[in-house]
Amino acid sequence: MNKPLFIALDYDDQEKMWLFLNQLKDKQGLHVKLGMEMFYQYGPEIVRDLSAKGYQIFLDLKLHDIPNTVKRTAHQLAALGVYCTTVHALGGKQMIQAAKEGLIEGTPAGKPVPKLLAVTELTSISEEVLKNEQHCSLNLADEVKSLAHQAQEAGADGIICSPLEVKAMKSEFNDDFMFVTPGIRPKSYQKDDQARVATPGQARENGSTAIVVGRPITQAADPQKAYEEILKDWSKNDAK
Ligand SMILES: O=c1ccn([C@@H]2O[C@H](COP(=O)(O)O)[C@@H](O)[C@H]2O)c(=O)[nH]1
Repeated sequence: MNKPLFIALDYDDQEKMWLFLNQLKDKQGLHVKLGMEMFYQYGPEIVRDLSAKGYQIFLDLKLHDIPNTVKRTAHQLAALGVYCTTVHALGGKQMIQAAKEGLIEGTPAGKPVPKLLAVTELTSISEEVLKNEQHCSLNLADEVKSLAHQAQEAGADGIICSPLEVKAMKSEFNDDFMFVTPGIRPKSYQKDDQARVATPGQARENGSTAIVVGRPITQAADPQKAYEEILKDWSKNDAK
């Protein structure tokens, strides 16, 4: 698989989501991210509908609870056949391990186990917020790295972080450990509520495994054009 670009389908209504998807070319195998907003409204059915149409799904529910609850929830999610899903790394190693066990136990025989990604520090968190509101004694880069190691030790397949942190820590992890990075903003696009951003090209150069892009595509006047431009910057130099 080429390095994926997940389009974040952050809509309040599935009609809008389908309208958006139907105007894109080359829909087969497209990578999409479904988050809490859609899942809490439409439930597992929306995942099955997208899956039946051939979309590769990143189900981003950011589980964060006691290990038993997370394990049982992950067990349920595994049956949906998504490509990957998320927990918060701050839930601790025992919780991440429990999520992994739930995914393995809940995956139907012969199907791939969904990849488990641990969210380190949300890309909306700045150095100031980390220090003054989360009262963290580490700087952002070190905190993300520490959470990444913790996640790997607990059995996660990868992490969510900003593209800005990837370069400095990538060499400390196995080649197949995934660095999935939201906080993607094309040059001259506004940051919105994101604090730690980079362009698709910078994410590629820094070593991101996959990128997640929402508003710069979904809110664009011409979503197909925006998608193609972002994809071009992200996949430059990829073997054809
Ligand atoms: O640290 C994180 C974790 C998840 N996200 C999600 O990615 C998309 C980004 O959307 P944009 O519109 O491109 O900002 C969104 O669904 C977030 O929930 C993140 O941004 N940061």
